[in-house]
Amino acid sequence: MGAAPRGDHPLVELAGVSKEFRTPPRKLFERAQTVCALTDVSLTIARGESVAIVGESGSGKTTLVRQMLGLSTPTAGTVRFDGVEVVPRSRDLGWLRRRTGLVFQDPYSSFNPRRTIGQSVAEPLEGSAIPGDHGEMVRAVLERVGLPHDAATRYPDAFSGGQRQRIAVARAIVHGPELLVGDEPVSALDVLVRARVLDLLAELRREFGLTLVTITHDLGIVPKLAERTIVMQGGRIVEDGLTADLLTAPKHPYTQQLVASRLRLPGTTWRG
Ligand SMILES: Nc1ncnc2c1ncn2[C@@H]1O[C@H](COP(=O)(O)OP(=O)(O)OP(=O)(O)O)[C@@H](O)[C@H]1O
Repeated sequence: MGAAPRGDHPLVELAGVSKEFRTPPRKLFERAQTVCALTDVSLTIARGESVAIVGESGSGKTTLVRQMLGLSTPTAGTVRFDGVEVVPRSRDLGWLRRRTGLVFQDPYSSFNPRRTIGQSVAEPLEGSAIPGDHGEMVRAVLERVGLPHDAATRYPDAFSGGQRQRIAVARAIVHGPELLVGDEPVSALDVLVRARVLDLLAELRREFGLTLVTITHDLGIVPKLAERTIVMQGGRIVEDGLTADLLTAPKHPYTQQLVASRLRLPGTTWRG
């Protein structure tokens, strides 16, 4: 399928990755500013793992996953997917698109209101020129994520927020990726719907051997979501470990603070 070997490599590998953004001056005598969104980040993610990425707003979570998906060029360091270097500007990344999928936060802005659900979900199949009966593949994946049988012919406004996130998941997996990345995929949903979408992700992971990387600001869902958690602060990874250990005995002061602030909220437990 892709240009990459499949073998003993970690599925995702970042080595010394930094990412700076230069923002132009907004006023006449103001200087251009440099924002260090990521500083010297190294990590590996094994095939089949589920990893949560947590940290305050602006800590670099989205920038980190954008590097993994080849959507942004690092200022320094290297990104590899299954052993093959990801070079966003210099190489065709079609192979990486076929092997990855992404679910965004907002179930309302994710879909073109003028395209049927079937058309939207088929986009990755068309984009990656995947052979086969796309209509049949779309119907099968919509059924798998629990949508009614006629969903493909309807438009996004016929569906609730939870149903739209199921559709977003369907679109992210229809082409059979190995890595599924979620950028706050359940944070716009109410608690019960959130739990069902998390269950769906766990089922899909088991069924298809997916590797999951999920950004969340909600520590309460992390135990249900991922056995490993990465904590980011100011563009750096400050803690990376088993979720159970990290939540019960956080080592870094920032993680301790996150865990303590979660525990202070009434009615919350780590069982989520
Ligand atoms: N395209 C860009 N141009 C300039 N600065 C950027 C750009 N993208 C991100 N940044 C800056 O990089 C830093 C990290 O941003 P990033 O979106 O990765 O954080 P985040 O942890 O995902 O935040 P949030 O939880 O709010 O989504 C922030 O200071 C942000 O303002």
